[in-house]
Amino acid sequence: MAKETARGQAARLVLGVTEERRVLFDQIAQGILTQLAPAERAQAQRLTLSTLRNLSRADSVLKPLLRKRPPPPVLALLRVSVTAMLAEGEPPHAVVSEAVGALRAGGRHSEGMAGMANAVLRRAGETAPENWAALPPPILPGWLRGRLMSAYGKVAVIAMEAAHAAGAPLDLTPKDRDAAALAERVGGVALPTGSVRLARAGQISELQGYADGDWWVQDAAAALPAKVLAPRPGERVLDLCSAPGGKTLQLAAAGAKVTALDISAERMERLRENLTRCRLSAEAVIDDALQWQPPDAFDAILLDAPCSATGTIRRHPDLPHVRDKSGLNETVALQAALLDRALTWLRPGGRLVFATCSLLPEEGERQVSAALARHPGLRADRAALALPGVDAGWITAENGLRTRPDLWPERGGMDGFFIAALHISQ
Ligand SMILES: C[S@@+](CC[C@H](N)C(=O)[O-])C[C@H]1O[C@@H](n2cnc3c(N)ncnc32)[C@H](O)[C@@H]1O
Repeated sequence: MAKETARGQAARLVLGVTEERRVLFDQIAQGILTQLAPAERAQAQRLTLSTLRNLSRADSVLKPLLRKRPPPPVLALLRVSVTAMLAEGEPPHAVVSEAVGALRAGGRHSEGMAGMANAVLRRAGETAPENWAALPPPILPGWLRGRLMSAYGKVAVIAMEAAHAAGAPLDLTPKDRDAAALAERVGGVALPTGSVRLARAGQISELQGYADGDWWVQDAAAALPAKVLAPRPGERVLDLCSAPGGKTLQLAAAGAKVTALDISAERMERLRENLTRCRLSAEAVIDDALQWQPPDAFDAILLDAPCSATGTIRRHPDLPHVRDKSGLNETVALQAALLDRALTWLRPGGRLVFATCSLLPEEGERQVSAALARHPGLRADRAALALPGVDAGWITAENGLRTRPDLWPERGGMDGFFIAALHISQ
């Protein structure tokens, strides 16, 4: 049997996404990369993400060179090989000979495929860097593109697609909120909203302060909901839909008495590990929020509701391939049910921050407008959104904070989120 390689496994992962519509995280969690050494595992993951972010570019290079579409596993290997050469700068000779060797080892008809791959990849490898760079980035699937066009317009959607293809830098949230000091320690840049950004990730656990729990990985936009909630020391705060716990860590670090609830035992295990590493504490509850009842009312609730996750495509380029609009109505209904239920757990005068990592208005702007219409005692607190580093243009007519991947283009973008601060009457 041929030795497993990073590129070979990347091709299997890409095939799983494009043909079987399997989420990348699930494929990796099921152990597909375990036969590789750690460095090769990292290379396979990087190459898989890069291939998915450049899929239509690789296809534009391959199409004129192919007489007919090869079988899916062969196409996946060609796409990965083209991306390795043209996007990742891997040496063409090594990429071509490995792909040819892998196909030759593949049994019946393999000789023909190997010959075809040899010819096609040699030619593909000669693509001039400026021609590769000039190819347009992949466009979003029609159901999502149409919705985003209606919400934000064509120019913004094209900018979002460029941001998706560019990927995401690594953002850290400092436990002591001293972004300037942490930026200096890890060689990053302090962002105006208080996160620290590193252009290249490398091995996260090797960064200074990881073992001591001085920071955690969290996109700059994902760090905003807890800042909008602005918990005070000693306040009773519920982090609803909390796992794996980035926002729980922020709330606990601010000195709040946090209850963190999530339905997923597996994800809550990661929340516990994060709390332990960062030497922070919170009461962890595994339960269905639609069944659970708290013993006492809360001063404040952060509801980071389950959603389409369309704001995170920069990090999860598999999403447009594995998800469609089926289930969206149910998710929107679940968000409304969670919001209505959570409001009954607030003390009079208490506050709730509603957040989703979605670009879709039905999971953000429209969800909150509908909640305000259902609950006469509820009002949106626009002032709570005016945080340091937040551009006034991100605050919407619906009194929400709307972030998008195409914001901060010169800094490397941010995830798409919608955040609203809601106050219940006394
Ligand atoms: C957007 S994620 C939360 C991310 C988390 N707040 C963080 O910052 O790390 C949404 C979470 O909602 C949880 N969830 C979905 N349905 C739920 C329910 N009925 N009750 C409680 N949690 C639920 C999922 O398990 C998932 O962890």
